[in-house]
Amino acid sequence: MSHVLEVRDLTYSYDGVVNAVEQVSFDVPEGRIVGLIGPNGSGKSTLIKNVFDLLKAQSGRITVNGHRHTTIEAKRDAVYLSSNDYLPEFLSPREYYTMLGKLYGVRLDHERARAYFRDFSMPGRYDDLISGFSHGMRKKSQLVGALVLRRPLTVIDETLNGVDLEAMRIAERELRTLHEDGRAVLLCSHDLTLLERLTDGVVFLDLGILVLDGPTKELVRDGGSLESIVFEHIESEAR
Ligand SMILES: Nc1ncnc2c1ncn2[C@@H]1O[C@H](COP(=O)(O)OP(=O)(O)OP(=O)(O)O)[C@@H](O)[C@H]1O
Repeated sequence: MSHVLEVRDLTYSYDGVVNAVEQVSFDVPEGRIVGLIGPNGSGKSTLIKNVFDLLKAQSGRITVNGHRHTTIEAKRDAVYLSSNDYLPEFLSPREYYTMLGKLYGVRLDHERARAYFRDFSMPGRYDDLISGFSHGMRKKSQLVGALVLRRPLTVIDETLNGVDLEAMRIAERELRTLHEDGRAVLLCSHDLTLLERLTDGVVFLDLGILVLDGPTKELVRDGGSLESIVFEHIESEAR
């Protein structure tokens, strides 16, 4: 099985003194959803920003579909849903997705995107300016962008926080279709029950260090739940 994302010995420090991410290695294989978990400040967003070349690691190696993460090929194969809800205010979703399609060099399927807007209870908003969208609507618009782009790698940094239950159910269903299509997803979330349902594997960071990397089913079978695994680690003396 090939790895869509490979992270090897990644170390990143904001100030050159304390490492926010230290010697982290893990893979996201094709057709797999991997959860990225860890307490606040454990380095999850820092790691993701390094994957997307938004921060320059001091050492380590990252590849996307075999391409160094700094190359145009790697950037074309991956889409990043950030934890904030920043979107171009004075574009409509149609215009925004057209722009994304041009950036990625793919023909954007607007019919599919419009169908997602209906599914996500936003019918009739496809040509409205994003400036008038609520927080949850922006989150859903970000997600629709990733679902229509269908890149080999989708990285989601807490993007699903703030969407309503119905949208969450649909998001879950659609993320499953991504991985059924053989695409890889790295899903960073504090919703551990969602990750238990949806992920094939889990990567657990604490204080910038990888403390656990394994198949979700086995971790849950042995540890009871992801929640108990996290608490056990945080309360352990080894920390
Ligand atoms: N721009 C920055 N400048 C300096 N330090 C930063 C910056 N961003 C994050 N850090 C520090 O890096 C460490 C890791 O932060 P990061 O945001 O990666 O954690 P996280 O696991 O994503 O947290 P959360 O769950 O709260 O989103 C923390 O100690 C944080 O204070």
